[in-house]
Amino acid sequence: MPLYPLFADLRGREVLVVGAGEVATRKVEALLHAGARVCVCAPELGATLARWHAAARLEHRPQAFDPDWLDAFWLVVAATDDGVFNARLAAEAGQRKRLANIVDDAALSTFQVPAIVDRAPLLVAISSSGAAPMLARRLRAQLETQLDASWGRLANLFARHRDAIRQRFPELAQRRRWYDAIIDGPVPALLRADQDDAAERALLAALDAPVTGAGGVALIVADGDPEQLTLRALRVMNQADVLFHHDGIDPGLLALARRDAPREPFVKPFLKPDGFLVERVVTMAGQGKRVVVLDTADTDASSRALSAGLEKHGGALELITCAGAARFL
Ligand SMILES: C[C@@]1(CC(=O)O)c2cc3[nH]c(cc4nc(cc5[nH]c(cc(n2)[C@H]1CCC(=O)O)[C@@](C)(CC(=O)O)[C@@H]5CCC(=O)O)C(CC(=O)O)=C4CCC(=O)O)c(CCC(=O)O)c3CC(=O)O
Ligand SMILES: NC(=O)C1=CN([C@@H]2O[C@H](COP(=O)(O)OP(=O)(O)OC[C@H]3O[C@@H](n4cnc5c(N)ncnc54)[C@H](O)[C@@H]3O)[C@@H](O)[C@H]2O)C=CC1
Repeated sequence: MPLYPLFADLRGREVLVVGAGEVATRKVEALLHAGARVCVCAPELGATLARWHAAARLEHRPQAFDPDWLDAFWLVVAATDDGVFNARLAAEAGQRKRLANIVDDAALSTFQVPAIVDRAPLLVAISSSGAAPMLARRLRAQLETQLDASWGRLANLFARHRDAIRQRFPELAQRRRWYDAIIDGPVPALLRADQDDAAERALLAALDAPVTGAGGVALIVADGDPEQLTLRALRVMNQADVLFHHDGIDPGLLALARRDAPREPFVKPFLKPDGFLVERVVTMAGQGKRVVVLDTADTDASSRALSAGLEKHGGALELITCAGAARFL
């Protein structure tokens, strides 16, 4: 079941939860945490929900659910233990084009709730599309241990200086490279060590430093198996401004590259020294772009052609080298 992931801003927005048991309580807790105005419809509230109600954190409607209510809500959660009722609620919500989460039926749900790692403002949401919620939960627990609180502080640091960063690097490609350098540099480690002031100073110093880093070309030799990619190749693929790839490259491998990088397929023999595409690759690199060429195994001719093309530009281009499955010019 393919789902479209989205992050909804529910602050001050009305959400109806029908049912007041254990599962409803979990959903209400997350909704309140997101600032939603929650209304719970159920004959009686469980202990936790009753406490929140007493603290005026939610509205309680003990009367029977009325479909006409739906017009006043952005989202609805059917969290009763009555499957027939939940299915009816799904139908009523659908008629009114309200998104509905049906806790006992993924197929009837027009939205599902993911497992969340909350490092606000950074959020990781994990979904198994209803196939195995426990797996989403397990993966969440794993990520909880890997992503410490400094990730959220790094996101806040970037947010605080975002305007200055934009002004300093008006070009998106430049900006992306600068962010990459910061993420790979000392700033995250300083944050992890709770040296937030030093981290901020390091970021500001990097903002003042002269602009470096011309474009570059990376030639990655991949034999079709995404498992063979080196970490270096993966990183470079995710820094690409543009991606030239042999027609025969495994689509699974291409999917690992930066999503926004335009893809340009080619067929052999493409990389002749004076060939049109070599010219394009080299020219783009000369314009400051990071160009990644993904080729299948036999690429001696390709690397010679690219080297020759790059030489013509007086060696002004950054060359990256890497062992293993990735070979960079
Ligand atoms: C479709 C979905 C609808 C929805 O959005 O609610 C749904 C449906 C169902 N869950 C069921 C069971 C359990 N779900 C959990 C836990 C979570 N379930 C969540 C989401 C979702 N659950 C949505 C799909 C999300 C996805 O696939 O990724 C999480 C991620 C988020 C959240 O709810 O906040 C949260 C983990 C939060 C965390 O810990 O991080 C546990 C464990 C526990 O409760 O401790 C169990 C008991 C174990 C078991 O029975 O498997 C059953 C069978 C009920 C039965 O048999 O009676 C159904 C119905 C069905 O599958 O038919
Ligand atoms: N999506 C998820 O993450 C999970 C879903 N489930 C499913 O969620 C459902 C609910 O589970 P629990 O909260 O543990 O059940 P529960 O028995 O604790 O709570 C059920 C609640 O629904 C209310 N209710 C029943 N009929 C109602 C109606 N017509 N109108 C208003 N309220 C009504 C009851 O008063 C009670 O508050 C179960 O069907 C279970 O299979 C279970 C575990 C996880």
